[in-house]
Amino acid sequence: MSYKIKEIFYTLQGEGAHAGRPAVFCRFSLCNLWTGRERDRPRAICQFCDTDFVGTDGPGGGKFATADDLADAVEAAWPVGWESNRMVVCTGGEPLLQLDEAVVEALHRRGFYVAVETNGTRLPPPGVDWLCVSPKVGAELVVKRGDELKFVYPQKGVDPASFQHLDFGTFRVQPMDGPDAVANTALAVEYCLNHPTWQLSLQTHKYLGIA
Ligand SMILES: C[S@@+](CC[C@H](N)C(=O)[O-])C[C@H]1O[C@@H](n2cnc3c(N)ncnc32)[C@H](O)[C@@H]1O
Ligand SMILES: Nc1nc2[nH]cc(C(=O)O)c2c(=O)[nH]1
Ligand code: SF4
Ligand SMILES: [Mg+2]
Repeated sequence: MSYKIKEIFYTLQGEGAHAGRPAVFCRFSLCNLWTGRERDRPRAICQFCDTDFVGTDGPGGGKFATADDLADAVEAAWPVGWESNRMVVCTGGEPLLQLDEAVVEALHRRGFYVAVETNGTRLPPPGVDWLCVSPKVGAELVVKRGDELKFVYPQKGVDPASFQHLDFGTFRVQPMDGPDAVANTALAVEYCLNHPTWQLSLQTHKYLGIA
């Protein structure tokens, strides 16, 4: 088995509690809620995805035979000479279809704080340092604890408050990007003002025009 990676790139974490922090993004190919093909989007469980995660052809992408090979590629994207504050965000696609304990350990050996962005339908391997779960309406949520719950808002028929009882350190709503992004942002602001246990997560990289 090899790890299929769409792209590896260095940027600022744009979203959530770590927004603004430099990080290497490791985008895993494949998702269990959408094939990634536009013609399949209307039939997908998750129809609002803003990401191309198909294949292994992005910058720094490829098939990595071992956990150490993948961790070496992540390390190579971190600026030379900076040993501290290393952070990697494992995302996708759905990273938990492929991310295993061997990769987490290989990243730790290279000094990385390992963050994961997941749809919450697969349990994470041990050792993940920051788990951000973004539940999708129509997909069973199996991950009921973590560091951050980030709900893309609005999603039909589901009040974010229905997740409030779960064991997460922080709860955020993130406006759904797409044709209704402006209206969705206003709705998300209103939601936070009316439910003060919720914070706003903006996709700041999109405002900044960075990756
Ligand atoms: C592309 S997903 C990859 C990780 C994982 N599959 C997931 O859904 O959490 C990364 C983050 O982007 C969010 N996202 C995807 N499409 C979005 C959109 N149209 N507007 C706002 N956030 C979006 C997801 O909910 C998730 O928090
Ligand atoms: N800058 C930046 N921050 C991000 N946070 C989560 C992202 C993702 O696609 O998972 C993402 C992304 O694609 N770019
Ligand atoms: S679960 Fe994540 S990667 Fe998969 S289609 Fe939805 S937003 Fe995109
Ligand atoms: Mg993204």
